[in-house]
Amino acid sequence: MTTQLECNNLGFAYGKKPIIGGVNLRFNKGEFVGLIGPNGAGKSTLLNLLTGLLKPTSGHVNLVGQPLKQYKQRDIARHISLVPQDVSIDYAFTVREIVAMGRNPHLGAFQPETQRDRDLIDLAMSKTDLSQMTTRSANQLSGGERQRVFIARAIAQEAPILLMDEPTASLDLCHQLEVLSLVKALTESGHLAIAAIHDLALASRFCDRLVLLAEGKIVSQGSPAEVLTKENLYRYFSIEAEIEPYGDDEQSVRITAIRSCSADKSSTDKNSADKNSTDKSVDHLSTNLNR
Ligand SMILES: Nc1ncnc2c1ncn2[C@@H]1O[C@H](COP(=O)(O)OP(=O)(O)OP(=O)(O)O)[C@@H](O)[C@H]1O
Repeated sequence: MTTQLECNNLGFAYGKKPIIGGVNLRFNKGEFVGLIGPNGAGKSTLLNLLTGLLKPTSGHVNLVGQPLKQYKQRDIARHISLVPQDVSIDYAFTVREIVAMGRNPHLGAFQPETQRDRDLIDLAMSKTDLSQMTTRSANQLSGGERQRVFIARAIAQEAPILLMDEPTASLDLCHQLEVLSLVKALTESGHLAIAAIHDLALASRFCDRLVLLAEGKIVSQGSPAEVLTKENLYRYFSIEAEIEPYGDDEQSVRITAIRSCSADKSSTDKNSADKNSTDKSVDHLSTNLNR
């Protein structure tokens, strides 16, 4: 297995607020890895650290064996393409113009597109079902259509590592399946894909490995069946769920959410907070009695 991206003892804080702590991960060629975890767990922050958009406050990231901080931004873009969570567009670029930006890391300043660039742009648009809207202004598209434009840009970029932050969040079911099948096919041809993903059913179906983050730490990782256990779903996602094996490989699971347990958990937390404060009062009392 060839490691393409790794992080060692990675930590990050916004000001004094720690967000990511002590994260050690290796990502290999040909893998499709899902980053899962509740809101605010640190998934986007981790993706931004892996692309060099954020600088770690401790530890480091290696890209194909070299520290990421030694790369120029343009060289990183030849290795890594990012589909961001926010796909809003301020300027009225056409769909084709945005997809063509994927070729920028490969072109010199003012160098015109070659026939190969044009073919790659056309192919990326056709794979993402955008061929009928190449001249449309991207800021007039729906959220899901815009998300596909950014996925097409990443494909045109031809980088061997694809990082995606919620790539299917605004897509209808048909396009969710199409986009994830496309990413899966890319990994089968040797790409590494890492996606932050909220939909656990899709993560289970498409990813080879899941990394579960909570409060900026890895709390579980392995095959979908190893990570998506009833206990983890209760503890980290506050849901009671039924889990059944899915598919032939016994690595995927089907999840049926039964109910939200956040109310139970907050009353458990409150009880333990009450118990703590009772314990503290008892400690306080016994300390006073022992004086
Ligand atoms: N610019 C910022 N300044 C301060 N805190 C931030 C900033 N951006 C994010 N955070 C905090 O960092 C934590 C992790 O955020 P992050 O966006 O990485 O989580 P996430 O797992 O991607 O969440 P979600 O699933 O909701 O997208 C959160 O507590 C968030 O409030």
